[in-house]
Amino acid sequence: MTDLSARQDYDGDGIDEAALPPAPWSALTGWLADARQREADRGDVPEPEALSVATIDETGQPHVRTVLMRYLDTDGPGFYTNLESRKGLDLQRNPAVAASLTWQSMYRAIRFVGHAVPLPEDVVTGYFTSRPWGSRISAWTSLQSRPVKTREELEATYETYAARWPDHGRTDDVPVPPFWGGYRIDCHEVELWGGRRNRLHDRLVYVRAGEGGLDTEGTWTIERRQP
Ligand SMILES: Cc1cc2nc3c(=O)[nH]c(=O)nc-3n(C[C@H](O)[C@H](O)[C@H](O)COP(=O)(O)O)c2cc1C
Repeated sequence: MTDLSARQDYDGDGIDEAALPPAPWSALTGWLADARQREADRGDVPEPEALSVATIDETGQPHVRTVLMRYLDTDGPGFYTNLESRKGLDLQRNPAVAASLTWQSMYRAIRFVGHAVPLPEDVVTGYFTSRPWGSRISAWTSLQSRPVKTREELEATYETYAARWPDHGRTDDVPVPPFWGGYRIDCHEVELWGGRRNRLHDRLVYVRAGEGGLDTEGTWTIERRQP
């Protein structure tokens, strides 16, 4: 059996419960800013926006994969993807979704639980047109999650789209694929996890108690959960 016994104690600062804001927004954006700053200073938080996203398929089988959190507003964190991918089809049938950001070197993680809501077309277009030309061509190329016989086949398809919509350095060089879009997570829960010594970690969970955004006071209760 592979030896997996190496241990590291998590010597984080934990979470100062008394300093937590009444709604998760400023804690969430503060932690994200900390992660970005740490990556800039020390280079040990690569892709701080890497978001693990779990969905459930029609048989009840969960699927998890990493995407980039490329949307963050008071109505939830979000990401962009192929709407006909595994995750896209799962979310069309069942919007239940869970996601997490993990910043291992900082002994911090944030978990989101909620349901997925499609991002509006203008938001999707705004993001798509900000992407590099090659990524926009790849969005057309990839029938994400479906089988392809060879790498060569994929590259040939890429070349076909590249020839159809050459790079003129403009944001509208490549149209937005009709099968491409984004989702935000309308959160029921937002958990802040802080790793501490002896595995006696801190978990403070914002639980939705009413209507409102991630920044709305009175919408959230805060619950400490056992580690
Ligand atoms: C760091 C990282 C970032 C990624 N970002 C995205 C993304 O923003 N959108 C996306 O659709 N896939 C992204 N992927 C690929 C997904 O992990 C996954 O392979 C793909 O979306 C297909 O997932 P599905 O078949 O479960 O739908 C990323 C992968 C990694 C490792």
